[in-house]
Amino acid sequence: MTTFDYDMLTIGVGPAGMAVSAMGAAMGLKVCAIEKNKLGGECMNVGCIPSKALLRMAKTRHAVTKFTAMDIDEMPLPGVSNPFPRIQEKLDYINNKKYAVKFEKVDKIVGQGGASFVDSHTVAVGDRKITAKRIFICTGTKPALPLIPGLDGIDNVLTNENLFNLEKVPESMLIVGGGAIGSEMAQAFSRLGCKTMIVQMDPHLLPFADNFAGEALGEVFEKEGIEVYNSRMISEVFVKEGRVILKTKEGESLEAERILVAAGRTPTLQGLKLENAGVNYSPRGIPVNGNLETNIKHIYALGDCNSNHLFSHSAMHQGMVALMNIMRPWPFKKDFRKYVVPWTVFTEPQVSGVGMRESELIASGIKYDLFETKYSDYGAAIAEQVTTGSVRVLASKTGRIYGASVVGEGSAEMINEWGLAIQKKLRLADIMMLQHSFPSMSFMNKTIGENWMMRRLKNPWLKRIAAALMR
Ligand SMILES: Cc1cc2nc3c(=O)[nH]c(=O)nc-3n(C[C@H](O)[C@H](O)[C@H](O)COP(=O)(O)OP(=O)(O)OC[C@H]3O[C@@H](n4cnc5c(N)ncnc54)[C@H](O)[C@@H]3O)c2cc1C
Ligand SMILES: NC(=O)c1ccc[n+]([C@@H]2O[C@H](COP(=O)([O-])OP(=O)(O)OC[C@H]3O[C@@H](n4cnc5c(N)ncnc54)[C@H](O)[C@@H]3O)[C@@H](O)[C@H]2O)c1
Repeated sequence: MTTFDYDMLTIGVGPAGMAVSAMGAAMGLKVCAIEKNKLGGECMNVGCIPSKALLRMAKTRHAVTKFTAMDIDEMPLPGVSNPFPRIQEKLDYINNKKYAVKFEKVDKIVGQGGASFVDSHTVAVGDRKITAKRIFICTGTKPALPLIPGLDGIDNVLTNENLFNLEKVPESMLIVGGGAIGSEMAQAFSRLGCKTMIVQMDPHLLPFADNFAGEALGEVFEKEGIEVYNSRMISEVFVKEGRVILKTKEGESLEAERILVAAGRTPTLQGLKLENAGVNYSPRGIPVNGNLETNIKHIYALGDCNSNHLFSHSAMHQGMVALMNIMRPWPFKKDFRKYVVPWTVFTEPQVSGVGMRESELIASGIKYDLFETKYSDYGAAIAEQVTTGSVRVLASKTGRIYGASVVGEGSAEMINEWGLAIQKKLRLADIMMLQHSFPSMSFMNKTIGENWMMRRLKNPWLKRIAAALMR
């Protein structure tokens, strides 16, 4: 029998690599994890965590603008010093004090260069060669730089990779892209005193969300002074007298101190020498089956590098599903694509979604009813002065839930209930019959269930039966 150095080896230690190697080690397997940069990957070092830290700082400063409406004495907007060293301090603390402990049982090779395949069971890093029975590719993505004339001639273009190491908040910033990164960072920087302008080719912010959600966020941005240029073709960018100039085919000429590109992602596959292992790939990533196996059965591709859903929670979930499927006999294996993927963009208001969008239902010819409840109609939201947004659910007449979007305070928490409902095939009646703690924002989820019931009761037959029973 062939023997290997390790039971499993992970290339890349972001959320996918962390989940699969920590779980593998906890199960008693001998695990090696290779990371060319820092433990935690994009999410921890240049993604979710620093962006949320910055958003929280920005939200705290912005809260001052709401004082008078809350009958708290008016206060001038506080100045902003350099927020980035504190963010880096927190990241170091989490990496050294929290993650290092989590991975005690994993043999880690960090910061010694990128790993590459020698053959399908052997990986090289530095001058070492390591063999493993199973190999998990978890190499994530990097920012895609669109083919905009002049962009490659600008020296200090910002992306998420250098954004959280700035020496100061710029006075102004152009942002190419109105997706998740562009929107979150536009609001964070704007609230920290930077004039921000988003230019994107899509017709509304957050193009992956239901139209109404992106449009609602656009209205909030407009009120906060963030300029949004939708449906634009950028014709060129260049630097003149130290300022970045961006021109659009539609005729705008915009200028700022810095430019941030947040225009999608490209899988990180270069240097892996996938050919040596016979693993198929394309510029879109590494294709996988429902068990997250590549075309080479003992090599897996997890997280962003397979381009299925670019979220940390998906990456971690895929790590868990891949390991569980290895242990499960065939009839009990679970296809990772069957799990629903709730998501949230952490602007204020938060924008969240799960399941099918309205445009997808229309394209698939599925008949649906729309149920909506607005924050501005809910007493607790009015009292707490968080009246922007709504809960919208798309469901069949019988209450089968197809999709949900929540724009508003607390939507990141509220959306998980809809995710569970869709995954477990619950109906609106089930949501209605769950007592929701009051006055939580998720109480509005229950209101949607009640709206569905009220609409059902408009059916003349049901109305007559109900009336007869009540008399
Ligand atoms: C600004 C920003 C904000 C975000 N916010 C959120 C959010 O709020 N919520 C959310 O769910 N998602 C968010 N994301 C997305 C999230 O960061 C990714 O979905 C997640 O990090 C993907 O995890 P992963 O493990 O697949 O890859 P990554 O986190 O990208 O990790 C891959 C790792 O592999 C390493 N690597 C690559 N090649 C090699 C090699 N050859 N050898 C060794 N190591 C290698 C890399 O150095 C990296 O550390 C955000 C992303 C950005 C950019
Ligand atoms: N809160 C979260 O969950 C969160 C936060 C940030 C990032 N992410 C993940 O990171 C991924 C990447 O985010 P992103 O914001 O870079 O991409 P995105 O796919 O969300 O949005 C891309 C944006 O770039 C624009 N664009 C592309 N090419 C352009 C061009 N040539 N000119 C003008 N505009 C152009 C598009 O119109 C769109 O607005 C997302 O898929 C998301 O899953 C998640």
